Amino acid sequence: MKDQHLRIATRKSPLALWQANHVADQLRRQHPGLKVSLLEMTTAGDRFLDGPLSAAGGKGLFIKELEQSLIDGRADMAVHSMKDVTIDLPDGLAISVLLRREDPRDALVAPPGTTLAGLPAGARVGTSSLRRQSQLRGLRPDIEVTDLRGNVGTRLAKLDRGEYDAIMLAAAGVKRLELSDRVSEYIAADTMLPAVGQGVIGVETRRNDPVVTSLIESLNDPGAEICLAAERAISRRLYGGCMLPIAGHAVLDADQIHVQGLVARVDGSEILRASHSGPAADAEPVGLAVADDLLAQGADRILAELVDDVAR
Ligand SMILES: NCc1[nH]cc(CCC(=O)O)c1CC(=O)O
Repeated sequence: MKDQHLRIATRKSPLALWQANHVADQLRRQHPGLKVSLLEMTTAGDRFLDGPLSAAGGKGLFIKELEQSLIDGRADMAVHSMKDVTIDLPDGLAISVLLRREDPRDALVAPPGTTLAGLPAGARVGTSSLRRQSQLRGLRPDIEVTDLRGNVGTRLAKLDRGEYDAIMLAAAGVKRLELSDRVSEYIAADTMLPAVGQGVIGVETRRNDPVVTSLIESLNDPGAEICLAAERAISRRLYGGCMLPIAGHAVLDADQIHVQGLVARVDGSEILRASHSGPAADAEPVGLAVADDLLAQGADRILAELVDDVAR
């Protein structure tokens, strides 16, 4: 381990830095003497922080530059929120490690005592995620759901300035940044189905780099790996990332996996749901069954309309 140096590519947002440092700390603990440093980068997603993210176009907005640094050899691994990771990766790269999942739920961030059910009609709720927007509108057609971009700190500042009555954030990010005291309600996953990969940190590496792979493989969580195989199978079949109103969530119960999926119209007027269970060893086929069920209900029509809207 002597004189070995691992470089971790990361975005500069406080949440991204927390995640990269979390991986770095675990690596240093497991490999005393190993030198680990961060390569902090700006991605296209960080540069388009105004305006709706869906208009910035393209998938992988938050990861492409990090991946390029792996391809160029400027970094040895890139740490991502799996929610932001595309299904197809550049040739030669792989997600080689998934960390144990943090809370996968969405959280309502608002003054204490505020609940989704208790918000008054007309309340303004901010979120830029089409997945959250569509489900919110389905649950509460009488509230006003509006766009909200920026990193977690920026979004909280907009709430505090009174631009919104409540905002929605991933519980995982809020907890990692020790902001749980801002959460007024954790929304059950059955009520607001989380994004594929939400709450899971993934480490991307070069496939032909056995030294790096062997240094990090002990961080892998087999449970997260099984759940993400099922969830990402849904995205793969529906061609959707976290930019589309698609949700997918898997939970393990002993040797069984339960997988739920959802595709919705952004206005909440139509919400398709599917759920299937099976042996954990069949995680991927169970996820595909969920996607096929959604397609049979018309998911492709909803998603095609949306892609037309964005292109227009
Ligand atoms: N799209 C941004 C993003 N990507 C991952 C997380 C949260 C952390 C996670 O899901 O692991 C967030 C912020 C949010 O949705 O509030």
